[in-house]
Amino acid sequence: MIYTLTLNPSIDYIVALDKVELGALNRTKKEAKIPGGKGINVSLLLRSMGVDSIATGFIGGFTGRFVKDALEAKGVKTSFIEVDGETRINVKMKAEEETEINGQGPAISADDLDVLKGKIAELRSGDTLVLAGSIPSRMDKNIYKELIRICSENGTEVVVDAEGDLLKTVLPYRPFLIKPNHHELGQFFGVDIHMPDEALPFAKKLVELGAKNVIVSLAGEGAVFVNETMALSATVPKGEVRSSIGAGDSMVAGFLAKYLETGSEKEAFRYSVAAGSATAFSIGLGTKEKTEELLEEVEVTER
Ligand SMILES: Nc1ncnc2c1ncn2[C@@H]1O[C@H](COP(=O)(O)OP(=O)(O)OP(=O)(O)O)[C@@H](O)[C@H]1O
Ligand SMILES: O=P(O)(O)OC[C@@]1(O)O[C@H](CO)[C@@H](O)[C@@H]1O
Repeated sequence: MIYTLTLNPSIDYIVALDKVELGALNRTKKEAKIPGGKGINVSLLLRSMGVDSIATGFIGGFTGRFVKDALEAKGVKTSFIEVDGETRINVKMKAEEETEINGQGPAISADDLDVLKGKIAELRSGDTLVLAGSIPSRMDKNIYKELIRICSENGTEVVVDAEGDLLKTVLPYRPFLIKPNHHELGQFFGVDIHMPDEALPFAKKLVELGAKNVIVSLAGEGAVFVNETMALSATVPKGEVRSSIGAGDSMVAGFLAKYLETGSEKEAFRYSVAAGSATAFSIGLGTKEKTEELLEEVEVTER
């Protein structure tokens, strides 16, 4: 079974406006409230691709109930830990530019964390845990490392989609997949990366440091994939980017869904890029249908 962990879920409150005027009353043209958080997005996308997963993490209050109910209504199984306080609301403003204001989320007690560690300790060989999203500011920064250590003991594969410092701590535990974007890869190595050719040597270094499979996304410039036996680059489909929120999560879900089906990293990488663009070209998350429409436009080359 695939488990997705979102330490700090959200309601994503998406508002569309022609223009945002700071210091004035702005009114929305369109709005939507959807369950959010990176692991949760991976679960939603996996479901749309016909793959079951269990979404876990911490939820609280009426906002937390909304997240749980909305996921279950879409057929995603959940196993959340209920905490005091309320799940955050993240505001996503789409005007001339995309602006995001992410909340802090509730405090998580040491007892809540122990419950989470207990759940992760029950996973087994054959299970996959997706660790995605930031660690809440008030939480121990070593939590991912601790969870991945537990997984390495029980034989669970781990996928990590997290920023620089977090990545550093998990690489020695040989994660199955990591997916930094080019900014995160650049920050990790202290360099500027703009194009796939510049990303390839650094993606290879991440494999040397322990990652089994690495995808680096470079937004509209393409993506690269590296593991111990192959290096690939991909073009991305052309289209109008309507909202890139969740595009990275879609790549993780797309890779896992296709890899489970075919066992081919190359096919999985291609599908992953199409899934990322399907979301980038949609308001909200993309769908399986949109992903498959775009698949033909993704050209994968061996490097
Ligand atoms: N301009 C674009 N044209 C086509 N596809 C795009 C574009 N921008 C993003 N995408 C798709 O989304 C994927 C992920 O984009 P990006 O590199 O911005 O990842 P990310 O920063 O992890 O995303 P996010 O944090 O917004 O979820 C790309 O690999 C591509 O498939
Ligand atoms: O604050 P974090 O955990 O870094 O990111 C959370 C978030 O911005 O990421 C998702 C898109 O990837 C959204 O659904 C959600 O609001």
